[in-house]
Amino acid sequence: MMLTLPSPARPLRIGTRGSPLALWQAHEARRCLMAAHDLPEDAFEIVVIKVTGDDRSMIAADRPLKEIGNKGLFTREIEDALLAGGIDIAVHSMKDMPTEQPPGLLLDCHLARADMRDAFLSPVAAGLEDLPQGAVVGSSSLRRRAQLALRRPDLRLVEFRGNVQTRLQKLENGVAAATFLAMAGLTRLGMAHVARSAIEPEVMLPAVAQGAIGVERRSDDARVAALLEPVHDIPTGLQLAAERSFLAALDGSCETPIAGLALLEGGTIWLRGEILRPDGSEALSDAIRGPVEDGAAMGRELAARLKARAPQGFFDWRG
Ligand SMILES: NCc1[nH]cc(CCC(=O)O)c1CC(=O)O
Repeated sequence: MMLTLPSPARPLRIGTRGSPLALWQAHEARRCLMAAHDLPEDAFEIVVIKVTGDDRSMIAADRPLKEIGNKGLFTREIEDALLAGGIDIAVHSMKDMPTEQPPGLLLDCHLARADMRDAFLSPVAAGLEDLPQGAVVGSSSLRRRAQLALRRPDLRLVEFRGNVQTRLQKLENGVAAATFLAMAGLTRLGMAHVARSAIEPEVMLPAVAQGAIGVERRSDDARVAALLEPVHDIPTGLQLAAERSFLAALDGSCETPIAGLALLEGGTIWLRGEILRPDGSEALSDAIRGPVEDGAAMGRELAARLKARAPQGFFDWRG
């Protein structure tokens, strides 16, 4: 098939949210596509789509996100624009993406994954282990809150949201002694230096797909499929297949206390998973190794093993 490339006269429209991180990621997808097809910048148009989750007037800043919307809060409007043909592709943080896409859409193109670790931010401590007894920690991530409560039951957790600047200001003002963000997001915003340290997966297993960017398209758009093919990073795709199948088998999302990380070791995938009670009173974790092409089956198997060990009521956080 002859591939009709986008041009300044007929640019490929890239849909994204308007946050600084989302915009950076949309520009990164454009850079990858420009390089892969030797195209100028104006062969692509970045289309900012305002989504419900971005509208501060609709969301009280102190309300946990998990109470506000269901899965896909930040992505549904972008997917609607993609389905309606207003944009040609949509760029997302894979961590925020539901494990299943709406009929008619595919999310099988992944840019090379960045640092998947969580970052530790604090004016008073160099790492989690240095935090004084009883310190206040800010986070709105159910996973991070549960992992912290499990490891440091003495800490006091408070809701913490907003952009990086808002959070740093809160730390500065003493609202909390520490908070956590994804290393990938900080690095992309040129702010890796505000992290006091990166937390190793052995200490806090990251969210499924953390640090990975996905490019979504219409399933029937063969031209866009061909355009995206050279920018897909195969190792990232293999990691995400394992991690997202683990999350899907647990009926999880980015708003559930579940962590998972797949690493490639030669021809093998090493998949680790953790599920927690939201209050951190209990956690179950396990790991599995298998051939790289078996990621999806391994994710399901790891989920089944953890489910089999889970006591009655362990999954009560599932609404
Ligand atoms: N849910 C918010 C979100 N979605 C993706 C990232 C960071 C970038 C990434 O993980 O790819 C973040 C912020 C954070 O957790 O610090």
